[in-house]
Amino acid sequence: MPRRTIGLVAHDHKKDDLISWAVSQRQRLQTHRLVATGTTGRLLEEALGQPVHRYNSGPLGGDQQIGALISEGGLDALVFFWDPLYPAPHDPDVKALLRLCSVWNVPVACNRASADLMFGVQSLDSDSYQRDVPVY
Ligand SMILES: O=C(CO)COP(=O)(O)O
Repeated sequence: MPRRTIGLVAHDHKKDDLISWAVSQRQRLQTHRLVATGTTGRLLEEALGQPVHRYNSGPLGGDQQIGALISEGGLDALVFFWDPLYPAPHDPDVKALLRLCSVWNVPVACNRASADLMFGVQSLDSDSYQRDVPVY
């Protein structure tokens, strides 16, 4: 199995979602090198028992550090559960990171359904494809 570098990032209200998704995919993630923003990385490391390279916390420049990694060709995929309901103080950095994913054709999953598709847990071609619809 090739070892890829996977970025994992979540905003505060989305951290539980990301951690529970990552734990459900522990075996898949185990074969890859994981990088994350500060708080997300600490929580992931605790939950997965796997080393996670931690950049700064998002508001302190972590998104930009992951963006720099992308521009150097060092990131294979990003799972970024950003928060559509609460604005972040560092919104420009969030937008810049998502922009660089588009510029450099890095696959980015912004929720559990897209992360499942990215990692082959689900396929749109499969009769069994389903996604949860959240209730707000
Ligand atoms: O704010 C973030 C991404 O924009 C995430 O940062 P933390 O993982 O440090 O909470």
